[in-house]
Amino acid sequence: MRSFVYNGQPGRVVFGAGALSQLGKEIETLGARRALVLSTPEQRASAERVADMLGDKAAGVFDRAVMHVPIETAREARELARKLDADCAVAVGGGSTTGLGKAIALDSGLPILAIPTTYAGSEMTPIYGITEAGLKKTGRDAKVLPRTVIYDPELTLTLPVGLSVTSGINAIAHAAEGLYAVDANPVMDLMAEEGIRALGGALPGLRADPQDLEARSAALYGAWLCGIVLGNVGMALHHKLCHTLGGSFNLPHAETHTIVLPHALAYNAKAAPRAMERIARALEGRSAAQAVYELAQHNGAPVALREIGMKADDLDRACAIALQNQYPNPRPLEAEALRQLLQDAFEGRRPSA
Ligand SMILES: NC(=O)C1=CN([C@@H]2O[C@H](COP(=O)(O)OP(=O)(O)OC[C@H]3O[C@@H](n4cnc5c(N)ncnc54)[C@H](O)[C@@H]3O)[C@@H](O)[C@H]2O)C=CC1
Ligand SMILES: O=C(O)/C=C\C(=O)CC(=O)O
Repeated sequence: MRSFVYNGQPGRVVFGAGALSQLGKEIETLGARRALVLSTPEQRASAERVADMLGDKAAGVFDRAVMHVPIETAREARELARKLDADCAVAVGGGSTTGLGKAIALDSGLPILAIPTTYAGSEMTPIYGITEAGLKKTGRDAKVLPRTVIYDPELTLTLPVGLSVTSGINAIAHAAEGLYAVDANPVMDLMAEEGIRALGGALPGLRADPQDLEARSAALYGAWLCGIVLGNVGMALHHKLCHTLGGSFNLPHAETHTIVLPHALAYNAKAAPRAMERIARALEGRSAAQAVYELAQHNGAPVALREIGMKADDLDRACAIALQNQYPNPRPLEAEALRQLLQDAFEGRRPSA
């Protein structure tokens, strides 16, 4: 048996179709009096529904969450929470909304009750990200880990199919890199493989029928497990590349993960054979890289960075940024091979086995 350190994260999870009905009880369990409800502008109706359910425990709604948490938005939301004397933030939405809740918690220590509606996994992590002057800074702080998470697959029925597939592969990326993380451990390995299996099985089903509650439940279950992995062990080359492409070239988060993952896995394949075996087994494919590529391609997701706005002229600069402040990775970062990886991802080439 290998040696390892396992550091579990606290948190309460309520999972199941219709679980949102437990909100009142969960707010009481949290001991909150006045909750500020957060959402994106697009999910204002969901936030209002949640505020109605909270009744006199709703302090107000802030509906301006956007991707990557601009510091100005974080300041506005923090100020509103103070003004309304909120003692809790309820985040209903994807990673952007949970991220805004984390920015409030980082400043004030307010507990977060998260109600995730995508598969990004932020609700399971103590990782926060805030963007200031065009630079996204991330960090870890136990204060920002949501205290309670309500996973209700019914809330994901409206998630557009395209985003469902790419968000699901974003979750798979957390688990895949968790399997070869520098601080990997056997408990996370089990969750990672099971999370990948659940998502790999669910995505074709929910693409065929976005209202299929069984498939939606399986996808959210997989996302939960993959989020736990992200929150517990360190990420590697794939996440570094996606942070570079999202942060410096403004590429969309879930789509970027979807396109880059097969190429990052191909890059690391020889250096992490046992992780690759587990990913391939979970996806019932011959190789991890090809199985992820096919999962994306067969389910209508983009496979080329040029399809989502990347410019060929920026590939050299992306490569140079990705080589700075490297994350630990099973295979050392070699400039020429990394540049080739980016070219392959740019063109959407099928990775080698
Ligand atoms: N700190 C962490 O641990 C993590 C942070 N993130 C961050 O989260 C952000 C990306 O989050 P995502 O969830 O990918 O996207 P998102 O939260 O930006 O959502 C994308 C769009 O989909 C809409 N949407 C979400 N759920 C919906 C639903 N059920 N029905 C209809 N529309 C829905 C949103 O309102 C938004 O317009 C990035 O900024 C990323 O860095 C992502 C993963 C982990
Ligand atoms: O950038 C952040 O906000 C923190 C982590 C992630 O986005 C994880 C990811 O790259 O999916």
